[in-house]
Amino acid sequence: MLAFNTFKSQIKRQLRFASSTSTKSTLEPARLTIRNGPVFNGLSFGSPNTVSGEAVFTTSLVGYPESMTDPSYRGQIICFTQPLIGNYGVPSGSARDEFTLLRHFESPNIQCLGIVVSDVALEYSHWTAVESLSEWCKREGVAAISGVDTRELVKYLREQGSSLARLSVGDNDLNSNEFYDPGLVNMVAKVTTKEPFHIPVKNAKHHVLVVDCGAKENILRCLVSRGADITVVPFNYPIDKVAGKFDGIFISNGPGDPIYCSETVENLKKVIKQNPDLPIMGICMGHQLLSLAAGAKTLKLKYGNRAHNIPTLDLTTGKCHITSQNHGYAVDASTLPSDYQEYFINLNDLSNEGMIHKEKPIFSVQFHPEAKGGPLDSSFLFDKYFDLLNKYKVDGKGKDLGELSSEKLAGARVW
Ligand SMILES: NC(=O)CC[C@H](N)C(=O)O
Repeated sequence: MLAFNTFKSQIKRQLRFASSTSTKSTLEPARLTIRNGPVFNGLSFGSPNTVSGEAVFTTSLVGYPESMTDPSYRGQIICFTQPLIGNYGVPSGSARDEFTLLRHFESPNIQCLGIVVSDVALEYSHWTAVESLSEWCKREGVAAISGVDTRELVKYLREQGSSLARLSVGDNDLNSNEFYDPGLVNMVAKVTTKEPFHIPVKNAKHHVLVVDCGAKENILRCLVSRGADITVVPFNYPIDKVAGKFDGIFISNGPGDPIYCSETVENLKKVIKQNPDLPIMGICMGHQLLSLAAGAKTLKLKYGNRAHNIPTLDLTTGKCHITSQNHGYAVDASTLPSDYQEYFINLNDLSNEGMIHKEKPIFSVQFHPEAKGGPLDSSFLFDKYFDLLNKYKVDGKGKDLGELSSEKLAGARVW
């Protein structure tokens, strides 16, 4: 009898859940228009404004709060292929950890322009949740459409390549032919920190200079939680003037086409020339910028790699790692100069996933070892970086950091 009652209440709960997750008919009609392509009709569950940007898709099953607050998605409309999105709600965007970093988000606000889902859960259940996905999107002015055949949309994007799109609500936008192309502007300039800041760590063994192209909070956490003080500077900060006073340089992820960050690339060239033993690591945009500084070229992928389960092969060990990814550009491995070697390759499309200097302590990866969300398989790369920091002897250590002295800087990022 007890078992039967439990079964009955489970069924009731599931039925309640199913009816709460299906899209309610009170929602306003919305439309996703692909430039020179199909139009998808659905219902709006976000803000009623019209947005335009690059339509991309991610096949990750979880992690929509992390993806949507990842600055690398700036200028993009994300289509989630996971059919039900929103069922675990949205956690607090202001909760901070012991390092003053955001506990749940990768930046304080939604960075993508809009989202596209098949079925939205208007009700949610999770112990960290403070609001629904719909409430969050409305509060942040982010457009959101549900009821879209996301398989059809992804089939189109895979065949035609990432496309410009417009997401509109009601019929305020029926005749517009305008599309915003984030590939034509310096997106990094929009998300980089405006001022340098310093995150201190108790008994820090190292002091790392982070070049912020739109760094995810968890990348910073991966550095400070391993015992490095970090000083974070804007993407175009003249790092060559101060690099010799730090134990290492780190180049973050970031949105858009790397070719717009020529200032960072030129600064990196000088840093590598002047400090040949300085450990340098880069992630995603950081990998692309370091590769450009090395003399390689980047290219735009047909539709990019956005997922949490992409197999990459470590060419130095022959081991495969499952990785978290979010990028539309890639390094053309055939253009890497002879003092570097390809480090990882993507086992789905064979694109480049990293490079490593043959002698100097420099390496970078296209995927995300900080993995938020995603699997932690490749977090050993941060440990590898710290091994390099341990071996490096800094001549300039303890020297005056000038305007980057910790007492002159904010102790946390001011967004
Ligand atoms: N996550 C990232 O750093 C992305 C890098 C770059 N904006 C790209 O799309 O390739």
